[in-house]
Amino acid sequence: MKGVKMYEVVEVGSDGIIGEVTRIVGDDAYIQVYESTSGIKPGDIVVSSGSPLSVELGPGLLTQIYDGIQRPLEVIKEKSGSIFIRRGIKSPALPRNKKWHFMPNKELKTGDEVSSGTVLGSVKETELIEHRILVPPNISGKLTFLAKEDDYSVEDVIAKVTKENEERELKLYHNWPVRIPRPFKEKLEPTEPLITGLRIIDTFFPIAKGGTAAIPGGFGTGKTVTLHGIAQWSEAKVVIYIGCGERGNEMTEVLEKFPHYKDPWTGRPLMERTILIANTSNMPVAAREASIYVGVTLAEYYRDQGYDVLLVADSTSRWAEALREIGGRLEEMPAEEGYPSYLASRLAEFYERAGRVIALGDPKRIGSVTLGGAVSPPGGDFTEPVTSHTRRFVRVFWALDTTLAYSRHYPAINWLTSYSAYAETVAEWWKKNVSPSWAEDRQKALNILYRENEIKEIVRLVGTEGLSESDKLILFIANVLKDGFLKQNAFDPIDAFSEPKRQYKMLKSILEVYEKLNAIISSGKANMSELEELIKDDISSLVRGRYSIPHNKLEMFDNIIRGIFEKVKKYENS
Ligand SMILES: Nc1ncnc2c1ncn2[C@@H]1O[C@H](COP(=O)(O)OP(=O)(O)OP(=O)(O)O)[C@@H](O)[C@H]1O
Repeated sequence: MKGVKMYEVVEVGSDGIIGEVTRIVGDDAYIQVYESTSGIKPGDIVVSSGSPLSVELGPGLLTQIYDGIQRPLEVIKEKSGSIFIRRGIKSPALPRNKKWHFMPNKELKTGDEVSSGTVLGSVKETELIEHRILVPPNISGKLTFLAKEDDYSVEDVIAKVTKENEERELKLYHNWPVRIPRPFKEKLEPTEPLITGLRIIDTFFPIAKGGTAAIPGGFGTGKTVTLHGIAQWSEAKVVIYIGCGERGNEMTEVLEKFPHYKDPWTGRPLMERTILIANTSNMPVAAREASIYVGVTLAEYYRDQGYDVLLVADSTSRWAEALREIGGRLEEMPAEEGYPSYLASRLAEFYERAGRVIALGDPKRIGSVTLGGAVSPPGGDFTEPVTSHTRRFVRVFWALDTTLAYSRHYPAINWLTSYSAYAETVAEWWKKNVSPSWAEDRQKALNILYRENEIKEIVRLVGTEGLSESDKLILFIANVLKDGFLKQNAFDPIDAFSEPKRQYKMLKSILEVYEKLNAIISSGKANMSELEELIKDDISSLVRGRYSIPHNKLEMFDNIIRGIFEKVKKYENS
């Protein structure tokens, strides 16, 4: 195939099966097709498209369910006339017959100079999202035409830009190659937390807008439930969920559940701010490999419009397996556990596309892409290549723990092995918006959990005999923290989501109990067993508070604490 370039998209055989050039040796091109290869034979014609794998970016993306190469599954199903996708089937990613009400940017007039990212106008894509129509990257010049307010399809020309006598017609959509990151003006420090509503995440191991996180865990430890929770409850404006190589029935669950979820911030259907990309384990591996890039390109596109976008991928291990399979077919030299030697650089390339940025063009917009990937290490072994390389490129690590999951402590995120490099950068936000002592209190609570672990080690070696009263207090409070704060039932209407103020109130209440009891036992006026007996009912109300105290009744936590203080007063005064 003379003249063909790497990653160019081609059509193979009479069915026009889509594929991608993955290797070129002299005149020979190696093609990886996105569909089943059966029936392809020597002599079949291969037609090059002249461009790399690209996605369509424009209104109509939200609410869609795509396969790994941005084919809308609903349309494909209709065209196939069955639940099985016919090979070679093609369909534009964005609906062509739908009209969008375009409002031109009032600040612009013909004759103005425009450049990449200039906002030409907007359309209401869904009730939740105002879709900003931008001058695509790499285009600039004089605006010679801007369409008036009216209804247009994505193929209608809504603007014309002239540069050096060359006129470019702009539509409501444009194409962008998925393997090339979209340009932006400036990268910003990720200082704002992306609130997820999960207490162990937001309070202890926060993720920042524009940050990167991995959630590794063995079989059935809660990766999917946690990612669903984050996708559903996080305050991101747009969510992209990639079901990458998961079992068909798991993906069916996603496809069934998501359309019923409500956006917690507005009560509107969650799909109005969501795009699903489904590529199950029985779909071709090449499309699975592509799905990650397709997803992150869609995310960057909404970031450029000035939105906070969250992309979750379940699971990056299956994506890495696709790389391994493709590498194997190309007879590349395998590295660790058969993965190709470029596994690490591919993972880095993916996670590098996260970030909070100032977008190109006027008016000024700040947007972010936050990336979260599940990792499924075989046997829960975190030293295997995908987990260990991922760890190098992400700044948050939510380590799921099989023992916690077995004891039904959910989310099973282990507080001893997880970490977040954003805890310090987001502290200012918590200080300003929630409490000046957030960072200090967070550390106090973590110290209690760390100390509990040390004490448990000692107990394992020498038993409970020699434990001091203050050690017993630590064990007691650590349990309250675990049962009343860290555990969070994803299926309980109250407990599933905690807003920042509620999280802090719960944490502070537990710490206040700790400090009060600590003062009493340090003075020697009571021992832990007396105190525990005295306040056991109040403590169980405090623990139950996570699902029994409504979101608008936070003062009930104060009432419980007042009750406890009242009971232990006698030890203070005596
Ligand atoms: N936060 C939670 N609250 C309540 N139950 C949970 C929670 N997280 C996980 N579970 C329970 O654990 C089960 C397994 O979770 P999940 O399917 O998310 O695991 P997984 O790690 O994605 O599994 P796999 O390895 O099969 O992909 C769920 O069906 C649910 O019963």
